[in-house]
Amino acid sequence: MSAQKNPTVAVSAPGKVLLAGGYLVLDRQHTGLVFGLSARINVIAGEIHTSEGVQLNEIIVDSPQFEGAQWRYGYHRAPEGGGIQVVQLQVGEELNKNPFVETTLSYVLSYVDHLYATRGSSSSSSSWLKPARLIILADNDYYSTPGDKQTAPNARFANFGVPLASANKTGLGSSAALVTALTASLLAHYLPKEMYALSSEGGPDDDNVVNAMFHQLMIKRGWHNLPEAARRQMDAYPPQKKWTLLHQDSKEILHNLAQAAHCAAQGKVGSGFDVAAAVFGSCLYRRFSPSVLDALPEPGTPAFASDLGRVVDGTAWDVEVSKKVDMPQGLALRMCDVDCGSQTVGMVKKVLAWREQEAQVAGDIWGELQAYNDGLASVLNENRTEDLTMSLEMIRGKIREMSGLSGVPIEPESQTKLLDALTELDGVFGGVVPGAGGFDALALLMRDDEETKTRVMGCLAEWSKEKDEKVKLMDVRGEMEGVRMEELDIYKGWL
Ligand SMILES: Nc1ncnc2c1ncn2[C@@H]1O[C@H](COP(=O)(O)OP(=O)(O)O)[C@@H](O)[C@H]1O
Ligand SMILES: C[C@@](O)(CCOP(=O)(O)OP(=O)(O)O)CC(=O)O
Repeated sequence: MSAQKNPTVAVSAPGKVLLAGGYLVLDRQHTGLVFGLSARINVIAGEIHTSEGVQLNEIIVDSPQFEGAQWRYGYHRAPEGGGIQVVQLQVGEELNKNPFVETTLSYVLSYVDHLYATRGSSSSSSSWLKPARLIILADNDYYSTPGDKQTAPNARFANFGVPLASANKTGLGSSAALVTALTASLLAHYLPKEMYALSSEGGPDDDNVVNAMFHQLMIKRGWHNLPEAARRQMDAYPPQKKWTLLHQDSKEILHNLAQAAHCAAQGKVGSGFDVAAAVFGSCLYRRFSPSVLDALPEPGTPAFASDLGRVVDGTAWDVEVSKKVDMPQGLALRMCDVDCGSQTVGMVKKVLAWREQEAQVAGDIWGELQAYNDGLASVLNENRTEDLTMSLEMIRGKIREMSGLSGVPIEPESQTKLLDALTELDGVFGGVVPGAGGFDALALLMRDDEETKTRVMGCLAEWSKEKDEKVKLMDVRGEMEGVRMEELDIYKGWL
């Protein structure tokens, strides 16, 4: 296995919008209605080819749409099972850090090292880690950098012409999509199909290999303890069905590993709905208990690799992802970017502090809002467009009550007026302030046709002129699919 060439793979993961369940989703008692978005972050992972005799022990990460966006890392195996530590190498005069990239590399490489050590052959376990080059390409809607700086702004991937730190984020969840796509691309690059089933199709040609992999999965899930008849039935599944179950397990591993890396890079444990959307796409999401990640030591410290392996492969993950989420035919979820300069710092902290103080009142609102959010999920699932406007209005009413009582501008007055004006338009069913709310974004549910789009754009243009703030309809729309492998030819000119 050691002489094997690691394949060049490309993976993309979608951005997110939390249509309903902001704040509630932080609590396992409640759920969030999350949509994946058509804006994706792509990562292409390939080997580095050096001239004969030249040895380069580096992982190079490029984000070529931005200026100076290259990060180079050396790596080594830390003593006492501390996993693979990566150390950034200085390229120019300054050390330009990217904590999401660096943390993800150390987490994923340590996880892969643990897998080879426990399941690989003795030759593969020490020699699997080879130099690699990773290229990040983000769909344009993640950033609202002025068009005059961009070269080829109409290309699928624009060249933004500025450093990443000066690009204005539009709040679509770039770090979660990046961590997920990076994690998946590294797993697919370094692990053979016999150890990791990221692709939903195919699987190894040899049925015996699939059977052996499935046997491992049965042990992991405790299915081997099922009554004899049930076990036999599973053993007799056709290879394609076994592969589908292996693929689902691989997605769960990806989710767990990406959540762990994203939390570590962020330095906090949020609800994780953004990583869940990046992996699974649109879903009803119930968060994992934060205690799942409690026992993890720092990368590089003793036993990090085996502890990470135990956490990622373990059964303590109580996250629930239900795919019973749909969009009625002919409708689209669209996003508006509001460029207003108002910042709402610390909104989550303030809302939670108020909730603690006013437990009774807040508890009632949380309960009512959950019921309205569930109502919205049913309206969408059951194609009841006639109830959609009312369902969105009820949610907004409760959110305004929350805003008023907590003193936090979750749906500020300016957004109320804009949402009301948009809801009046023919073809617009309504909208919400997504996620934590505030001044900077709106999500709309509208008919997916040119006439409606023109009316919405007209209304936003008028609003922008009147209020002297820029509001625009983004190209991005809600999409069901989560992480997926991509063909390399869509990245022509960038590789
Ligand atoms: N195209 C990209 N290339 C490299 N890193 C990126 C890219 N987009 C986002 N990131 C990483 O994600 C960080 C932004 O994450 P964060 O502030 O959590 O915003 P978001 O809400 O979009 O996730 C950046 O500082 C960078 O580390
Ligand atoms: C308050 C929240 O429930 C939702 C926040 O959603 P946003 O989409 O507003 O936030 P970012 O993660 O900053 O992009 C916090 C959480 O669930 O972690």
